[in-house]
Amino acid sequence: SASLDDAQRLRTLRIPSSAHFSLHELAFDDIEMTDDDTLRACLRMFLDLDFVERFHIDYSVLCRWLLSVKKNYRNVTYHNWRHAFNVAQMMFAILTETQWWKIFGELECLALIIGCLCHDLDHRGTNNSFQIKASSPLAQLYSTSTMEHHHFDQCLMILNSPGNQILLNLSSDDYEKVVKVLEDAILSTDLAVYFSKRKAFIELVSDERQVSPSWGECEDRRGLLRAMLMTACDLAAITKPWPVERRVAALVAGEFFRQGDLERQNLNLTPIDIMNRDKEDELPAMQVKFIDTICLPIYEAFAVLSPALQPMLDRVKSNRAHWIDLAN
Ligand SMILES: C=CCCOc1ncc(C(=C)O)cc1-c1nc2c(CC)[n+](C3CN(CC)C3)[nH]c2c(=O)[nH]1
Ligand SMILES: [Zn+2]
Repeated sequence: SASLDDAQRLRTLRIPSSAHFSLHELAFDDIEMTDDDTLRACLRMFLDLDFVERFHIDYSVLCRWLLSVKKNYRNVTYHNWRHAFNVAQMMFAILTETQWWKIFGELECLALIIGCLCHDLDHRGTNNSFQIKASSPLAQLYSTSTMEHHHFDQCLMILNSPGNQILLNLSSDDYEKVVKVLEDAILSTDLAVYFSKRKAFIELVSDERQVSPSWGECEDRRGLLRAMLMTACDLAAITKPWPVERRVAALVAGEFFRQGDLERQNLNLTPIDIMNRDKEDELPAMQVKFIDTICLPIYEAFAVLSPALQPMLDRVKSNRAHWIDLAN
């Protein structure tokens, strides 16, 4: 867990407004931000969502918890603290721009924001299939959603570490609820889970066309929407302006190609195309396929549910056009 004087220093910093950090922007870009800025922006999100008051979160414990979460991300090319921070900011922007925070209520919103910040904790820059192929200690612990179970485990470990217990003052009932939503949210970031739930979500969206207040009473619908929200935020770099998407794609490629190298060298296996450095020139075409098969369906559904999210779908389509240009 983070050191006391790091937390002491963070708690004395002034916290600018969400407008100052552009935290409500769907096109948000963290490139100009220092690590201190990202931590202050997280404090701003907790303050603006009224979590500190509502859940009696001790402010220095919140600072220590944020620093511990950030510390438990590794220095890998893509799945690092900045990715987690960007996913949490996207969740904040969507919940507020669509007003869906009213449907979920404070408890589920708290779980979603914590879930985003923690959803890739201790990622090693290799995916589930690598764990299985390498029969890593994690694969021996969890045979399905290997990494996501580990991320959830790490999340709970930090939440229960002395000085980091931001949920300490919740009733045991509320604590149980937050942990259940948290587990579901983090496990939902496994694309396999997304594929298993997507059909039901698209059917629900075509029937309902919008998130009506009645969803506040329907646990199943809220659970499905939370799961899809996690994926939409996890992949949200694809919805950003082209300069951002292009920069992120280079980071993802760097991490994928390193896994491909490990598979070749250590496991004597031929990596899948997106992780195969020898197929780097096919990257644009692979991105188009990724957008068509994985991204468009979910952002189309979200644009139907809320007009506020239409700009995300528009940018996925314009990024697709850029990748098509690069593919020819
Ligand atoms: C092509 C590789 C480098 C660039 O790749 C990217 N760059 C950026 C983003 C983004 C979200 O902005 C996303 C990607 C990106 N991500 C991909 C993922 C994980 C979500 N998968 C899985 C593996 N499974 C297929 C077996 C589906 N295929 C991807 C792909 O082709 N591209
Ligand atoms: Zn992620």
